[in-house]
Amino acid sequence: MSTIDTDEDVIDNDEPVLSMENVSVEYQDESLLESALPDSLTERLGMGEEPVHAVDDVSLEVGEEDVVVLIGESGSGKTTLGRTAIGLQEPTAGSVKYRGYDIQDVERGEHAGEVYAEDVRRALQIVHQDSDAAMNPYRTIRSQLAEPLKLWYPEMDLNDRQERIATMLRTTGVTPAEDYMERYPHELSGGEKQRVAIIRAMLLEPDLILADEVVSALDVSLRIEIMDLLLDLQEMFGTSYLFVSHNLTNARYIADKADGRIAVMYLGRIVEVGTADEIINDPSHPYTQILKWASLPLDPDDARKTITDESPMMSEEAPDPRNIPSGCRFHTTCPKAHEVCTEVDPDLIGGEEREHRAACFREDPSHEYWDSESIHGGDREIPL
Ligand SMILES: Nc1ncnc2c1ncn2[C@@H]1O[C@H](COP(=O)(O)OP(=O)(O)OP(=O)(O)O)[C@@H](O)[C@H]1O
Repeated sequence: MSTIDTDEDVIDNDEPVLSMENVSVEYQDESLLESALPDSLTERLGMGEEPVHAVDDVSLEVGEEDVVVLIGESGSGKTTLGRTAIGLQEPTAGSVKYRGYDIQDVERGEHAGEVYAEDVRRALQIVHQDSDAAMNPYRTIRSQLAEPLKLWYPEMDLNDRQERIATMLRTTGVTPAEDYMERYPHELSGGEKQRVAIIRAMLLEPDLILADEVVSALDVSLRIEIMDLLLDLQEMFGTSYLFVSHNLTNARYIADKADGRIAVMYLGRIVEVGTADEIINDPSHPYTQILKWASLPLDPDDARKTITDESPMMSEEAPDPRNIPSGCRFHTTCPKAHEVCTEVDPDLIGGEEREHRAACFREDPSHEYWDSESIHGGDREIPL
């Protein structure tokens, strides 16, 4: 299909679509700050003013037509990192650049004449898990899809707009398009609504879409359909995706098909990054290994994990993002933690930006880790 003539390629350079450097995001509990409770009482209740360290010193690049999947358990910081990547959340430290321009600087108008906040906002779109929340129940699909086009391309006439919407609906399998355009959200199934949400973001031909748990609420068969749709659209429009998921099977599917990467998050930090094959078939970090252990068998005929397998985690307690453990933040749970892990915080080890890397001393055969005592009286195996 033809694409919108945006003549918006104001930024034509070789810089990555997104580059995040040493990004941290902390949330201060506003309710606590505004609370009328005296300090002595909040302290006694254990309600200190320690902020939530949602994202901590993360660096990551997303290139042209790239797919990066952020995976990790609930609260690991995936959504916060994603929102920070597209400028919806200001980082507490570090920088997020869109094609070499710091997004927050652009927001403040510091690159006026070269790039404007509107360019960046159009270029970096989001699709949420909850398509209902993103839709107005009282307006037809036609009207909801026309809205962003009117906003971003005011010069586009009514016919062009209608044609654009109908073509996009047809292309994405929402047919008969004319029929769907007159429907209201409640007349659509969950999968159809998610398609419409994706179309709405894609109509603006963004450079990158943050797809935040977009398939999590759908049945398994629909999940594949929607991920395939994203991949088809990527081919047509050259879009990059930052795909957030807590599900290793989905992460593997989309990263594998798109030749992308998976970044595993734990307590605000990327602890391992690599291709789908590296992360699923050869995970290096004990946390990734445990994630794999805890996932359903990827192949139903390959049920290697049995209910008799003992949990390899040394603690079942949920980690506290207000109180990050010293050293390696995973050491309290890690079955392979040594003394040094309680003291020193490991960086990603293993190579350059796009290579398989893990934040674990075990990646370095000459690290003092190997001479340091296990904190559990010996390393425990993780059954995979
Ligand atoms: N607006 C906020 N104010 C305070 N704390 C927040 C806020 N948003 C997120 N958090 C906290 O930051 C941490 C990271 O949350 P985030 O939603 O980014 O994680 P996630 O991995 O996306 O989890 P989930 O899959 O449950 O959405 C969590 O401890 C969460 O409670």
